[in-house]
Amino acid sequence: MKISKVKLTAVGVPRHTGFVNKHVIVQLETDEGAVGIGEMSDFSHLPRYSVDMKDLEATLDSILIGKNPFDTADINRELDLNFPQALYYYEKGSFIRNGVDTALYDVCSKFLGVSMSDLLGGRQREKFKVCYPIFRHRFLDEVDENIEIVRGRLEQGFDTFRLYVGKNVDADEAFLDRVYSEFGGKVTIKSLDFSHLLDWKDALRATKRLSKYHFELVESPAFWNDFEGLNHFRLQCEFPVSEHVWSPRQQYEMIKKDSVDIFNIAPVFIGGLTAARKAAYAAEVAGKSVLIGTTQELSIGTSAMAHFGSALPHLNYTSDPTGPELYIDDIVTQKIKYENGYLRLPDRNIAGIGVDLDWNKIEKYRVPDLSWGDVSVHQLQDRTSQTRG
Ligand SMILES: O=C(O)C(=O)C[C@@H](O)[C@H](O)C(=O)O
Ligand SMILES: [Mg+2]
Ligand SMILES: [Mg+2]
Repeated sequence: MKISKVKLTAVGVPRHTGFVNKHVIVQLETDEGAVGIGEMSDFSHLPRYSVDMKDLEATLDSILIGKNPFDTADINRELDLNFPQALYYYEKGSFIRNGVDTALYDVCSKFLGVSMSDLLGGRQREKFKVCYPIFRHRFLDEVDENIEIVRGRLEQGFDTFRLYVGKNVDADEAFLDRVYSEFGGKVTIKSLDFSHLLDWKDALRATKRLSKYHFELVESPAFWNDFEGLNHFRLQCEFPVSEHVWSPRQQYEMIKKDSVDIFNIAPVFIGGLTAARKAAYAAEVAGKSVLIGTTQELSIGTSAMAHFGSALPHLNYTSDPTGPELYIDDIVTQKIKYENGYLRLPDRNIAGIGVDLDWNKIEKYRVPDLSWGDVSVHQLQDRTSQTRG
């Protein structure tokens, strides 16, 4: 089988917060007629440059046309040369590699007539626990609306949440106080996520202040790539520490400096399922746990993570993929399913990734390019359309 054409389609899908995220749908056509789909998820992250879609499609055509999609190792090597690893969380080259790599696994598993998970180590589980994100408070009066989100999501079966913290610790504290006084043991706070906003000492002070409330772990409590800072925090904090993995070199440094207890692995940030599996193996060798992170993908990207997570032996903490619940709509005929706060894998009898494109929805949300419009840094950091200064 050989790849015959790469097709890219950009879509802009709003979240319930009003923030519009731009994603790129990948189609890999082959000479056998099978078509693989993937998702270059959420380009709407800093830094504010954008990728030219026509140029990207031509570049991927030149790399991929004529290649056998089963040659995932060789294709990933070529993609790395063209969209190199970077010591940066939101490196757009990683999103690009991820969309293509996912489509490789989809077209190969479709060609073989098996579920994608069969090419990713099989299934240890048909579902895994996820948590719903509560985005960062900047003002005390945002607590009410976030408590309302918890109330509504709890009714839908999501009983676990993660809280972005660090901009207004008074509001963080007020929110946690309200959660435990109103919902008691019915709600679990999985993590405080500092998103690399504070240095490790400030994050430690805030964590100690908030530790009178129960939570399970702390994420990103140091500046970008501050491997020593993460280790200092970790040795002085009673809670497990997680950090996103955005490159093999970064993960190597975190292993060498014993920076974390948990690697947060999302294919979008490490550049694909192939790279994510390597990161998961490295974590296993280092005796660390993993959880599956997210950039808040649509159903294609989320389904790929469900297949990826189904085989991991050390998936010891609640994971994060809830994108299809955050967007007002999706671009597939049947959204990936959640059940009582668990992300469910597609039926194993379905070949491939397990979701299909809905071209009516794609046309509805199609955008001509990945240009930015007039979003502010605050909106980009806290994923909201709020314009309060
Ligand atoms: O755990 C995180 O950090 C995130 O989820 C980052 C978010 O910004 C995510 O990428 C999003 O778009 O909500
Ligand atoms: Mg995080
Ligand atoms: Mg994102």
